[in-house]
Amino acid sequence: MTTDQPAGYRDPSGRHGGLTLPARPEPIAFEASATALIVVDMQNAYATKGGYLDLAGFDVSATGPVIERIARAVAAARAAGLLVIWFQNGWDPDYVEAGGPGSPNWHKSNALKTMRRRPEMSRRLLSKGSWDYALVDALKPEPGDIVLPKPRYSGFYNTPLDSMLRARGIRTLVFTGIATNVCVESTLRDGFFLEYFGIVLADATHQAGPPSLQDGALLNIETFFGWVSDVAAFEAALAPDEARRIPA
Ligand SMILES: NC(=O)N/C=C\C(=O)O
Repeated sequence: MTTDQPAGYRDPSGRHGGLTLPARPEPIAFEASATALIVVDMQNAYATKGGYLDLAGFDVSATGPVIERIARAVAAARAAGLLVIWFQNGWDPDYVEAGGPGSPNWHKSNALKTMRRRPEMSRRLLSKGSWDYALVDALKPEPGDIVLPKPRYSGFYNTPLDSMLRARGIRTLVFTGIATNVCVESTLRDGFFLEYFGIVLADATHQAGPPSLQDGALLNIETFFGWVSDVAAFEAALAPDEARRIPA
């Protein structure tokens, strides 16, 4: 369900835009030209059997439908002229960018821990240029999209994301990708502190860990940091006027 508003419309809560996306905890207005679709870390590491998460013991068996729904969200975004930004998480093959024992990342990253446990995996997990680091075959950036490497969970940390968004007048970030409870939530939270409106398309995301982490992350986001919607609602909100018109 979609509602058109006059151009430049600001709803009473100050949210921006002439399009309305049904969402929890309430519908959110957005402007296509001021919105970016963010695809978080859809790399073999996170979405393919044999990748880092799988090797570290996380269940990636349900990522196939998530990939398909991300492809739909990307197609809808491109058709409506939204900026599409792809993140790739990882480091140089010597893991200098990962930080050494002086970094909490060295202690908490399950990829680094897996490689310390299994030295034969070294230089293979999340290292730039590796199969693990590559985006899954089914999702391909196109000219006009932005592809950004990131060295930590948040896409705002040590990347040019904020300046790229500000330069383009982007105010609303629509999130898809893996993992909901780690890099998606971290990036959405940092965006919140920088005054971006964050929306998660829940069925185009997947958690790292048990399903309770997906539920917890989404509930946390809708309660404190942003809005939660889905791909069908996003497609409908962006559909051209004729497609939205109900036949008489
Ligand atoms: N992309 C992510 O959410 N990553 C989660 C865990 C990790 O990178 O170790």
